[in-house]
Amino acid sequence: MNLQKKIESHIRIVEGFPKEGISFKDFSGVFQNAELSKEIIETFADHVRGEVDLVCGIESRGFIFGFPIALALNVPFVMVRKQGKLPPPIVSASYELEYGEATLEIVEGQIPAGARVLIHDDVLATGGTAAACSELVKKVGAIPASYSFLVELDFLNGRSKIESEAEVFSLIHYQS
Ligand SMILES: O=P(O)(O)OC[C@H]1O[C@H](OP(=O)(O)OP(=O)(O)O)[C@H](O)[C@@H]1O
Ligand SMILES: Nc1ncnc2[nH]cnc12
Repeated sequence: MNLQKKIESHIRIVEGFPKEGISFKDFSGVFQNAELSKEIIETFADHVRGEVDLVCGIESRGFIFGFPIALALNVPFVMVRKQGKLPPPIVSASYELEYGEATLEIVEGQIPAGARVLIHDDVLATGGTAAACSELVKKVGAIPASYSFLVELDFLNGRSKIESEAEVFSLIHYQS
């Protein structure tokens, strides 16, 4: 079985969660399989090896693979957190979700100017979260060099918000 098929076999689709009209892709089953999780981390890391200086992982599910990808690449990891979780001084950007609205923050000084950054998250949906993270990276003078996601919801066209500036790599795609 190829990697995509193995991942898909660990994803549970729950219609109507967390609210009507949302088709929720629950990939928590992936973490139950250590071998599969390691293969995913290596695949993400191999894809950008030598091309990024730092990994940003977006709270909270973007931390799960984001930090091990950074370790596999031997580069620093930066937590991109929801509003109010990080003490000042911080840098922030606001955005809209598939189901809500929020603000992302990083600790000032953790992303050096000029750094080539991998922005990693679990899901690319409308692209608002990834675009806000890209704003943060640019605000501090760094470069959004690449994006990676476990799951991309193609029908929400989030890719169009970010792909003009860097490559977008997603392991699994859904059409609905
Ligand atoms: O492309 P977008 O429409 O912006 O949506 C994608 C974001 O939505 C989810 O975050 P959520 O706020 O549910 O956070 P969680 O990771 O803490 O569950 C997901 O983890 C992505 O970060
Ligand atoms: N449809 C979805 N399934 C799982 N996680 C998500 N994050 C944003 N949209 C999602």
